[in-house]
Amino acid sequence: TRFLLQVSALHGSASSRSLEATTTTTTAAPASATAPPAQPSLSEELAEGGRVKSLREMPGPSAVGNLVEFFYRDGFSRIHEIQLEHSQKYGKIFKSRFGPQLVVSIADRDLVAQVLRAEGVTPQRGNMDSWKEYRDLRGRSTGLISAEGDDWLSMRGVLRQLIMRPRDVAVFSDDVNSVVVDLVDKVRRLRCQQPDGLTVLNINDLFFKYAMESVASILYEARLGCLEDEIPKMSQEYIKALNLMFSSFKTTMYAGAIPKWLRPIFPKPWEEFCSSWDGLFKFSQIHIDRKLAEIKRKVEKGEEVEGGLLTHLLVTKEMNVEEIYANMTEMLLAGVDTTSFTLSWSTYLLARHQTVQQQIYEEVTKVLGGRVATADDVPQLPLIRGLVKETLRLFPVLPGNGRVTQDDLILGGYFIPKGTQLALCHYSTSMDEENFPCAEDFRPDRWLRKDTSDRVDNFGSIPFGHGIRSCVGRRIAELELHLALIQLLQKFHIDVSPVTGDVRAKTHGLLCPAVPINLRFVDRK
Ligand code: HEM
Repeated sequence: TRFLLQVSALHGSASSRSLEATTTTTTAAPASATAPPAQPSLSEELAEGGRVKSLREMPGPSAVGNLVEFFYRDGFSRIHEIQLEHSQKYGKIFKSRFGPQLVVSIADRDLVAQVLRAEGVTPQRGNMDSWKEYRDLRGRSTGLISAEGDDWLSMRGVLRQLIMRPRDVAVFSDDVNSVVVDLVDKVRRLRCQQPDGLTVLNINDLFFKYAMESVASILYEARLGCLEDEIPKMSQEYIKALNLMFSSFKTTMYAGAIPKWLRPIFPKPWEEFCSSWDGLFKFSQIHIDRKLAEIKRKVEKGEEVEGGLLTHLLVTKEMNVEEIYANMTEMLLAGVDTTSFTLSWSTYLLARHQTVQQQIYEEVTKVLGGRVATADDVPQLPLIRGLVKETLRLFPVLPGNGRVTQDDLILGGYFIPKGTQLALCHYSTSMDEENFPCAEDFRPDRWLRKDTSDRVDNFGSIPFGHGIRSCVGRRIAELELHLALIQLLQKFHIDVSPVTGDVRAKTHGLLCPAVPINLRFVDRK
């Protein structure tokens, strides 16, 4: 989700919560966690004689300190660490200034819960002006990520019905599994190229191709050829546009370094931003138009039209074609790096923790033998689910998220006026010992439920967000992750290559490996 470089703020109501409660709050909490206590209301807080403090009284780093941290000491690649440092220094709620923008950071599970539980009907993450500007310039629609208000609500309503429950996406098991077969083949071909015949260099490069291929097989109902030795030209061009987007984001959007009035003097970042969006939209449009033409041909011949997500959207016309272009473009953008980084971290963690790998392998073998799994098998594999949850706790691809408050509220004793940008510090809460004892340790079994009474809402680790504006692709991502990890474990014993040391995380929009991860894939007997 290179898109999330921009993400930073939010807000929300009870009606919206109930709308998606069944699909978005199903993250199992670790057995050791406790439910966040109900938050006091404004009147309760005042009745208790507690004085509500103003934003002016809130601690936080100085504007100059932030400038030095981010621009001089390259804080952009250490956002997760700065989050931790600042929360340790200033407390669980603190303010920061980035130029004219004031941001209130929340690094406390219960306060995060308070914010997300109070969301209205159309929560807002942050300022998406540049995304909207591009779309207005080219006469394009917004998609779920860039849309706000009623436009967002109606598109979300459509997609929510189609892909937000595990059973909705279970039908894609065969499509995803056929991509996993190609992934396994590719591992075998790549390792042959190394002197030891076992090592795959820079594993994320491979998982990027897997993630793109598998999400596209769902979104476009088409194969792109990313796992072939010769990637088709059109897919290569898409990857180029994605990379351009990634590199130009840092200057244009995230850093906010190029305000609009400076564009005539420094035109390149904005031009690159537009040209990468042109590339991304073009790619989606080609695939969607192709499908549309196929449907029309079938209808003309009087044949039955069958298909998946895209066919459904095109046939039912619940969204117009421009909205379909925009949503497919934004979902593909959101669905590639997120999934590939998570797979890189999962396999790296398995390679570093052989006992855990053995434990999960035994579970897979016991339940499946050598059989290929489908989505229906996943509930019987709690350690595979725990592996993904624990990976995303230790390495939340989105270490922080944002909301713009849509009402005045009291948070942690401070008065937060409507329209304030909040930063939800998910990395800090994931690493908080109070939420996760021995937080540094990799323990997928902490997610096993001992019995149903252990099942509590937990806001300490919410890698897909929570509530009505949470990740719409969560179930698709989980399907791709679970099915790939199961087959990789069935086929290979995964080990760290001697040329890979301790890999740390850095932020480059998302939380990603700071150096290439090289792993050895040894055939299981
Ligand atoms: C490991 C994989 C993924 C992670 C960790 C992840 C995480 C997130 C997070 C944290 C958000 C923001 C939620 C919020 O503001 O509360 C988000 C939004 C979103 N994600 Fe994902 N995501 C992943 C994969 C995907 C995939 C595969 C797709 C598409 C198929 C996708 C599509 C989206 C979209 C469209 C949004 C915006 C939703 C809206 O504003 O209504 N994501 N994701």
